[in-house]
Amino acid sequence: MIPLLHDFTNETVLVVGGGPVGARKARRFAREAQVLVVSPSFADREFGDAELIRAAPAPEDVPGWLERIVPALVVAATDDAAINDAVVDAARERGLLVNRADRSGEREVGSVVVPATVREEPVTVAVATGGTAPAVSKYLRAELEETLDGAGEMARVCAGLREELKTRDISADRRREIVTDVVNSPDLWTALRTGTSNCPQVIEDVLGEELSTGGERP
Ligand SMILES: C[C@@]1(CC(=O)O)c2cc3[nH]c(cc4nc(cc5[nH]c(cc(n2)[C@H]1CCC(=O)O)[C@@](C)(CC(=O)O)[C@@H]5CCC(=O)O)C(CC(=O)O)=C4CCC(=O)O)c(CCC(=O)O)c3CC(=O)O
Ligand SMILES: NC(=O)C1=CN([C@@H]2O[C@H](COP(=O)(O)OP(=O)(O)OC[C@H]3O[C@@H](n4cnc5c(N)ncnc54)[C@H](O)[C@@H]3O)[C@@H](O)[C@H]2O)C=CC1
Repeated sequence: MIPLLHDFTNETVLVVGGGPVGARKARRFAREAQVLVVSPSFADREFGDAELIRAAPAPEDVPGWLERIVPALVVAATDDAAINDAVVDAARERGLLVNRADRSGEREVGSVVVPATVREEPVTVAVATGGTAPAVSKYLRAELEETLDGAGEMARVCAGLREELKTRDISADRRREIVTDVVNSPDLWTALRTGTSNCPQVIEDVLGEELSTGGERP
């Protein structure tokens, strides 16, 4: 399986099944997509901004739901394997992405797995075990939360620095060297993590140094 990041802005995600798993998937996708959850009952959980539709489609009704809603992705999260089968088949037929929550191990060809995710905007790390051991994904996600501390700020530093350097008379090679040095500086990571420095300040410092040394490397 190949990990990809998919932008769901202005897209619809249909979640079939309103249990704790359906709620988790709804929350996840509602960060970005318009989410509809179809289920005869809903768990007492947070569903994000998702729209909840009370209905219990039979397997033969599922194609009609996909026809009307035209989602980019469908999540099969019911506790009824026959419904989940119907969701997978109908989505396949229409060429839609489909995530099946009640299967692990051997995956169907073309399936989509939802990874465990750590976010330090704009940095995202996703962990998956090829659909085999979600508890391991969850464990690693918790471990990675610490590692990623400061990564969002570092990404803003590097992006800002790159933009600034592009406006100056500096070669692309030198630009790359400067950004690489910045991202490899343990002191800078510590400063960003502890809040003793911040993005604008670092950019100012690096540019000041660059101008005063005229680009000479120490
Ligand atoms: C294949 C996959 C399909 C999919 O849903 O995309 C799938 C399937 C199944 N999960 C099951 C169980 C659990 N799932 C979790 C948690 C998460 N599950 C997620 C993803 C995935 N789960 C996909 C594979 C991802 C990968 O490749 O690693 C995470 C990462 C993302 C998310 O869902 O948001 C999220 C962690 C979020 C976080 O970081 O916190 C926990 C832990 C807990 O709940 O505490 C348990 C209990 C422990 C255990 O059993 O492992 C069962 C058995 C059900 C049963 O036996 O009844 C099945 C079905 C089966 O195995 O048949
Ligand atoms: N992917 C994951 O992380 C996990 C997956 N699972 C699997 O996912 C399934 C769902 O998990 P839970 O949410 O805990 O189950 P649950 O049994 O609490 O919820 C299932 C939901 O599906 C709804 N439903 C039943 N028939 C329906 C129909 N015809 N149309 C629409 N909705 C219907 C029910 O009303 C209920 O809201 C489980 O059967 C289990 O196999 C379980 C734990 C974690």
